[in-house]
Amino acid sequence: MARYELVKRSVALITLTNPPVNASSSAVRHAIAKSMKCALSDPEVTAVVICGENGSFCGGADIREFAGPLKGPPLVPLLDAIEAGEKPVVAAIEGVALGGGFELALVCHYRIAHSKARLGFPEVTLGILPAAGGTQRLLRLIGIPAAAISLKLGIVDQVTEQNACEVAVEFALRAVAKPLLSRRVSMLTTRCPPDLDALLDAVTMQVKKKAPGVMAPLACIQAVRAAATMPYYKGIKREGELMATLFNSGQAWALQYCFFAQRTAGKWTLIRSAAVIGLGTMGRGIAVCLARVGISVIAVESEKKLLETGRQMVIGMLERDAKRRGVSASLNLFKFTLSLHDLKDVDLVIEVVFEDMALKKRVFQELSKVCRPATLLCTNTSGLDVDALAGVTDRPHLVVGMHFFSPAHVMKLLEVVCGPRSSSETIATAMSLGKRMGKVSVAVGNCPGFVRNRMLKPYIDQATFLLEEGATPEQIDKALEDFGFAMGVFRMSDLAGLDVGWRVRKESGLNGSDVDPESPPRRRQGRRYCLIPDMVCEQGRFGQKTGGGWYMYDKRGGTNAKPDPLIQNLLETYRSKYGIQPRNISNQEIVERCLFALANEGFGILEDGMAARPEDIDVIYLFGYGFPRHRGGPMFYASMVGLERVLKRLEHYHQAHPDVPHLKPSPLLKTLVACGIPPVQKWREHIKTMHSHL
Ligand SMILES: CCCCCCCC/C=C\C=C\CC(=O)SCCNC(=O)CCNC(=O)[C@H](O)C(C)(C)COP(=O)(O)OP(=O)(O)OC[C@H]1O[C@@H](n2cnc3c(N)ncnc32)[C@H](O)[C@@H]1OP(=O)(O)O
Repeated sequence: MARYELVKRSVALITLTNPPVNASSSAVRHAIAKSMKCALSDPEVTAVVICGENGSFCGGADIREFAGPLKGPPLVPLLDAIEAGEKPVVAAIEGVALGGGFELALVCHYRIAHSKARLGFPEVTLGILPAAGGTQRLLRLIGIPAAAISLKLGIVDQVTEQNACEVAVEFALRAVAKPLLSRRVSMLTTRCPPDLDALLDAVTMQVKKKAPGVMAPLACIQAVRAAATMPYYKGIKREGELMATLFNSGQAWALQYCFFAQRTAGKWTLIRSAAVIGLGTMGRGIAVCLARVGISVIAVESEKKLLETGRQMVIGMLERDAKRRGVSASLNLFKFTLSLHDLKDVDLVIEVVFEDMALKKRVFQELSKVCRPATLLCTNTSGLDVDALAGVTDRPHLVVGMHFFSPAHVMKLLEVVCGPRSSSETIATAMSLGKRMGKVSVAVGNCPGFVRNRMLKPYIDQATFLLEEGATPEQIDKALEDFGFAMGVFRMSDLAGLDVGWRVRKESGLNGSDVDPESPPRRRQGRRYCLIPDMVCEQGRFGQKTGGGWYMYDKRGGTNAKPDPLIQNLLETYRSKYGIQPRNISNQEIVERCLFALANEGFGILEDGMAARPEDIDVIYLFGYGFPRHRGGPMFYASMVGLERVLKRLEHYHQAHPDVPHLKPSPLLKTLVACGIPPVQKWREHIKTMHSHL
């Protein structure tokens, strides 16, 4: 876990060895303590260098150990002892020095960093804070406020392009004769601005606005205040108290769960050339994603004018993207064409034509004829049957869905839709291409709406039913935003555009000329149906893009949502037409009905085998719908609320609304409650027996 050796006769070199990122597990801490004892007691040793194996100094505490009882030497006394030692200790930082790894570097008397090293405290993203003196030492080293690069701030003593460990050993030999007192960061006084209180109050306000309800950033501000106003020994005690509160909080569990869920979902592991058919908004975004990672792209359109518009838009996007990233635009990777025959040699095709099954089938039939037999054929459909498309090709095993979300070059989520005939290699290739493009790729089954959109339906339905019953869009949005969503359901729908759902509802016979004239009011296809979204669309209100939707906006494309008296009137007229007596609806009911209906559909999806594990669903919602990360995703949230309570509340709401099948508790939810409510990571064991499509 740490190698100890003597180099240059008098320098003790301690190398942390805990792949993949040399996290400070209990065994690593134990090995550091033992090695330091050796180095400090050996008269031959005049200085110590600490480095990490395989180009990584230390990725911080070993997060995998947080779930169990804390073992091994505690970090604070270990780090204090290194700083207090009488021999100079130099940190040789390559790769990352994060969290506890950065804290280890801060107790060293000198820090040598490679120019590409990354130093920082990402603990806040795990729901905790640096609690081994990190907040107290960093502030003493750089003062408040501080915002500049490490060398200017004085965090590191030398930046090098060479091997940081070799440079550090030479540095250590020169440091032997120098006094150590001023090198002990905990002994320094924090430099503070005169208006410290006002500054911290302003930062607190900003944090509360940006991350409402999230505890860790606020605790960090309190730790900063302690570093500024207290001596080190008191400051570190305060840091520890703050950590104790955070460490055992549901938010920390949720955020740590998200860290691993994100990596678990991405565990899928060659595409040099690709084609994108259709250069609308989605097609252009997908083409940019491919080119960004060095894949040559043939972009196809059906008409000269559309091709030229697409070409100009793609070039503009590429140039802006390259400028932002400080690289040159990869225009040479593109070829624009009107002919599918140009695709004969590509490795993979992504079809992004209009959402029309007949049109897509024609494209897939044509691709089958022109592309070489090994070319993967992918569709970006957001809901059509991937297997029906596979069925018209000569290679159904090479057909897979790659469902990007708009705007495709920005949104992180990619649903890889596995048809029943998609081969494992095809799925793995699509997953790995997603990862290469920087997407969080999740394999999902081939069912209407796949996972994200299938779950969104009951969530949105509940919101519109609540409108019928007496709530307003702003009240529902406020309740969901207080829960942690950046945008409530109606603001989000206005942003996405209301016309898409309207078209889907028409195509499914839920409104328009296909509706059975015998349907009772507010019922379609045997279940409750809210007509309000269709009425909003009938007025040409499609959301932000038309300057009005559930809210009004100052202009087309405006983002400043204001409550609209027109919507208020529409709701009142609707309720009186259908004899609905509006009632006061609590925020609790809003959150429960929307969120429990969402999670309930998630249980259904697991049961149907359309998602392999609850983590996948949570990751889809974290990256595809802005689910508040500190809540862990809809499935984890349900587990935190308690499955028994979720079940009871769903039963209660279903009893009150028997014509809403989405509120009927899913059999899997009942099974999990009946078998003792296992933790979310174990649900999969109870799903195994069911039929998986993945
Ligand atoms: C009652 C009061 C109790 C108080 C108790 C206090 C006890 C705790 C004491 C001290 C606490 C200190 C705080 C910390 O140090 S918390 C950890 C802070 N560090 C981080 O947050 C870093 C997290 N990791 C990353 O950001 C990235 O992984 C990075 C290191 C930048 C590498 O990124 P990348 O190259 O993209 O690779 P991956 O993210 O895919 O990671 C590769 C694999 O490494 C695993 N990993 C990464 N970091 C850790 C870690 N800190 N611990 C354990 N494992 C880690 C990651 O899971 C990947 O594994 P795999 O591929 O097998 O899934």
